[in-house]
Amino acid sequence: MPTVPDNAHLDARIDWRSADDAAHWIQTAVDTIAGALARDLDAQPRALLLLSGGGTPGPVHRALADVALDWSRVDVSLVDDRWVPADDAASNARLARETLLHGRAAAARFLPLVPAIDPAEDTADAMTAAVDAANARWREQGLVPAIAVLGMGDDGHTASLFPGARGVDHALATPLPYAAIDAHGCPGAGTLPLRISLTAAGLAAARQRLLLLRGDTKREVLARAAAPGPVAQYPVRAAFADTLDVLWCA
Ligand SMILES: O=C(O)[C@H](O)[C@@H](O)[C@H](O)[C@H](O)COP(=O)(O)O
Repeated sequence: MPTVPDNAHLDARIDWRSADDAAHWIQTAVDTIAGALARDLDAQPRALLLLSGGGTPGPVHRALADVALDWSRVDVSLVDDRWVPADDAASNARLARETLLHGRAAAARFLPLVPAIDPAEDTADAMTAAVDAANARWREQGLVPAIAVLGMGDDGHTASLFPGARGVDHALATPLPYAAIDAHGCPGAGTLPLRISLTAAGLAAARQRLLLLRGDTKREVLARAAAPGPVAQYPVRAAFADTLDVLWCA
C-alpha cells in the first residue's frame, strides 16, 4: 500500500488515503460517496450529491450507479460546468447523465447548472442569470450537500477555480455558492474557459469533500498546495475547509 508521500507537508485537515490499484480506488470512492448519501438519507427526506467533470471520476460514477440507495430521494448536481450545451461532449451535465444517471441511479433528480444556451443572448448576461438561478435554487432547496466530489488540475485548480482566472477572486470571497468564471488564458481550462463553479463558500458548505486524484503529478501538486500559501495560488486550498478527504491512486 503506497504510503502518504514523505515530501507532503499535508495540512492536518487533509485526510489522505491511497489505494493499491484502480479497482480498490474506485470501490473506496464509491463506499465514501454512498456512505455520505446514506447518512443524509437516514436523517432527512433528501440528499444532495455534487459531481465534478474531467477525465478522472467517470469510473467512480459508473460503479456508484449500481449502489442500492433510495436514489429517488437523491438530488444530483454539479460542482461546476462548462458553458456549453448539455449534449456537448465537454458538458459535465452530459458526463453525469452518461456515467451516473442510469440503472438504479436513473431515479435520482438531476439539477444542471447550465440552461439551454440561446446563441442570440449576450453570453455574460446569460451566465449571470444562470449563476443567479443556481444560487436561488440552492437557497430555496435548503439542502446541505452530503458530499462534493472534486478533482484537481495540475495547476492546482479545483471546480473551475483556475489560478488567475477572471472571477476567481470574487469566487474565493463571496458567501454565495456559485459564481461565473472566465478562464480565458488559463492553460488548465483548455478550450473551455467559460464556467459556472462552486465558490469557496460552496465548497465549504458541503458536509464532506472528496478529492479524487490519480497519478504522481497530482500527488505532488497537492503536496505543494498543502503547504501554507495564498488560496489563489492553488485554489484547491479552498477545499481544505474543515476536512478534505483525499483518495489517491497511482
Ligand atoms: O469541469 C472540470 O474539468 C472539473 O470539474 C475540474 O475541476 C476537474 O476536476 C479537474 O480539471 C481535473 O480534471 P481531470 O480529472 O481530467 O484531471
